Amino acid sequence: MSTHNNNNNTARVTAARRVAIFGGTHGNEMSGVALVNLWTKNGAEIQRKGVETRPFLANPWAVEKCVRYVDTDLNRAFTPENLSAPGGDELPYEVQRAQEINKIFGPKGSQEAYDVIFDLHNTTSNMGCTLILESSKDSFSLQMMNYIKKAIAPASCLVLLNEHPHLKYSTSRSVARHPVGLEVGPQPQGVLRSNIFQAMRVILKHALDFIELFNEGMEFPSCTVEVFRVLESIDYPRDANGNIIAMVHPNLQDCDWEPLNPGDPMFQTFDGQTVHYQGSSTVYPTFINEAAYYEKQQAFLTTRRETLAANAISKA
Ligand SMILES: CC(=O)N[C@@H](CC(=O)O)C(=O)O
Ligand SMILES: [Zn+2]
Repeated sequence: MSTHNNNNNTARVTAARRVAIFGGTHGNEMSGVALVNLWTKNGAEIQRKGVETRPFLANPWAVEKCVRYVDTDLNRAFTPENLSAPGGDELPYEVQRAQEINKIFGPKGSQEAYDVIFDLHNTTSNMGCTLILESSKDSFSLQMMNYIKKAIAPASCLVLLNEHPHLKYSTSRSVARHPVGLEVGPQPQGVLRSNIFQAMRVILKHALDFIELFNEGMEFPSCTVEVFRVLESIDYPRDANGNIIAMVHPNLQDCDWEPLNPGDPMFQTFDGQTVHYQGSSTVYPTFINEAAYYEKQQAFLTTRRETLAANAISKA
């Protein structure tokens, strides 16, 4: 007879004693900037027993100018090449900043790195609350996300998994042992909306509660988590000069996470023609019409719905 002893599958995970909350990785995404400024003045709300939680403004010059970045996108800058590049003051501002962040919270990939970095972002897309996971093997983050989803129900919080071989990028949070992105929208760049600010604040509360419980020895049994796995980046239709010739179709606009089927309307050209989705199966689009992605040649991302199994975890 095969016995199913869950204890054999329990992952032993070290306590999360050092936690950082990054706002302003992008200087025009205002909820994270406002929350980090608030918590820097008074950290009572983010303190938990047995945890040191550090609020941190990741890109202060971009925040000051209220732009996404000054020289280059900080949330793409944490590559091994950048982190070891000589050049000091000559380097692009965000590369210098990535090196500083890596010194304070890393080094990336080492045992001395921070346990968790929450990286707070806003999107102009109608994505609601979205947690961004960087590895399907990260049981600790998966368990945290499962806890958050249950804690905020019936409100919803979806999980975007990006471990795509080409579309994954080197984020600020990737310095930590457990990187957790939090993307909340819709909110225009440079604007604060109270509902979006509040939604982000509530997610952080539950995330920190989870860490406290875990550190105190609570065991979390194996579970499953629904995630949306990044599949493909879809660009706007363009002319020979690279100029956009169509917009997101009204049927798709604001319909993040809703199924997009082969043949469904996707873009509308300026002269009123419809461009249809040509994929071979149903996908779940997200980051639809995100303002910051025009420069990245991305109108939206497609994802596939998956159910991931998370190991039981307990404190090592
Ligand atoms: C709109 C935006 O900035 N989104 C983030 C997503 C992430 O943090 O992974 C980015 O592109 O860096
Ligand atoms: Zn961002």
